[in-house]
Amino acid sequence: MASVAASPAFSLLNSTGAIASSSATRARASLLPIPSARRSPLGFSAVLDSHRFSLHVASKVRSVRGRRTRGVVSMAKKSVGDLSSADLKGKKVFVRADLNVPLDDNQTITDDTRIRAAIPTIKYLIENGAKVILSTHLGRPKGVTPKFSLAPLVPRLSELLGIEVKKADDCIGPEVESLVASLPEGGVLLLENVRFYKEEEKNDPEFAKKLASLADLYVNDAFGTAHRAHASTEGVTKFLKPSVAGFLLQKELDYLVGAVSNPKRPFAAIVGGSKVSSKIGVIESLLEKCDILLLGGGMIFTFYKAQGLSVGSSLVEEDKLELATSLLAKAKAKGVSLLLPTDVVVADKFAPDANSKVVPASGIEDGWMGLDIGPDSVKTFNEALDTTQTVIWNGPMGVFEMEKFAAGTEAVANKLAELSEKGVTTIIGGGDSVAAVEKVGVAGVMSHISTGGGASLELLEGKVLPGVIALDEAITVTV
Ligand SMILES: Nc1ncnc2c1ncn2[C@@H]1O[C@H](COP(=O)(O)OP(=O)(O)O)[C@@H](O)[C@H]1O
Ligand SMILES: O=C(OP(=O)(O)O)[C@H](O)COP(=O)(O)O
Repeated sequence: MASVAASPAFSLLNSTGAIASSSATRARASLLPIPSARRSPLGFSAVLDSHRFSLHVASKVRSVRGRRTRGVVSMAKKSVGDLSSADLKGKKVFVRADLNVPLDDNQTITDDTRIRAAIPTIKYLIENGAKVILSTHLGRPKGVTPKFSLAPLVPRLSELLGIEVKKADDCIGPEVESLVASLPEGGVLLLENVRFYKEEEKNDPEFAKKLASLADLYVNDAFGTAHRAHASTEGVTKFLKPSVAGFLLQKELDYLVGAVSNPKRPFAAIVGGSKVSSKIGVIESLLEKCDILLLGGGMIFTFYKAQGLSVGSSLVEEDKLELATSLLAKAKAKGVSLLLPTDVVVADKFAPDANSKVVPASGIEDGWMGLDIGPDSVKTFNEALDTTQTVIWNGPMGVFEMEKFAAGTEAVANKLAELSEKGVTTIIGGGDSVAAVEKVGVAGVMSHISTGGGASLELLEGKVLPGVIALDEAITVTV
């Protein structure tokens, strides 16, 4: 089997479309790999997903090969790992990261995960002699707001990179231009909060052009903001070539698109959270891919009610009862084993000091509300999870913020940690599930923990992320 790269920058996929897994190749590996092979009208098997377009792939491949091609074809996004020292040395590189970290009242960073996650891309660039112009947003400021200044990030960035990071007081304009002009090879300049300009969120082309004018090429590593079509995530790509993905963005896509679309089976999805309405897209999308679907959280009461059970004063979305019934039917039709909790922890009020007890799913009395899954459900879920090779989890099993109702969520976190240590691929899909695994202290053992809540949800729903789609493509043909 020969591999033909259609552009100098190429991605490595095996014949099933899965990413090659050695560490050396992973650094250069495909961003948008993986899903099931489909037969294209042009007579070859194209690896496609929602980020790709079959005919577009086909025509490019045909023009490259100059003849009809058989085999696996994939189009992926170009990666920063595809850029060599020759491409980077002395070049000004605009890096959009998501350094939107939580700060306390003293402007101290309370969780530096997103800063640490951005380091590999920045290090790669500085080690290859690039001049890094680093950009991010922080919070949702309306205009220039001192409490959203990026100044508190500078010491931590400098410490993690082992160099003194400079900071500009603006993100465009003459002062920034002169700081960029004096930036040495291997230096890093942090621009001020890009959302201090309303033009950022409006994706204003003139603003994007000004940002782009600072640099020679663009790297997007801001996974957490990749679902936003903003000037620094999308608009800027129209003015800077190449525009490539950073290592974090690549890893997020490897897991949330790659491993989910072409999982080691059996593949289980665990979906929880408050409302079924906010998870419809995820459930529908995962039903197409998974073998086992475990449901928990506040959404289960809509399913219970749809099946004729009493739910007391539990959270129910009356207008989603039919939807719940249709999702159950869809799972059955697809042969997906959908498990609803068989028992729940109920409380007499929504409060940490509520009276609580465990009841069967069919035993919720008036005046009581379900706030967690019960011990029998945990046992059944654990038995189902023991059969799996890949697990993705999005959304807590109960109101885990209150100790009395945290057991179900913590049990799932512990089970996934145990499975991960046995070699099962475990993916934590952003949002509150990340907070839960961190609370339990098992974050370090999971295969992947997403750094983006909204972005991971959109990816799991099968949506295209504007910050990803805008990046340059690399094509690989395996014949
Ligand atoms: N049974 C329940 N009743 C009410 N709220 C619940 C219940 N189970 C979980 N929740 C709440 O759901 C919230 C998380 O929901 P959601 O935002 O949809 O999930 P995620 O942030 O993981 O995407 C948590 O704050 C949790 O307290
Ligand atoms: O924190 C973020 O998203 P998340 O809360 O969905 O993980 C990102 O930095 C995006 O921020 P935004 O939702 O203000 O665009």
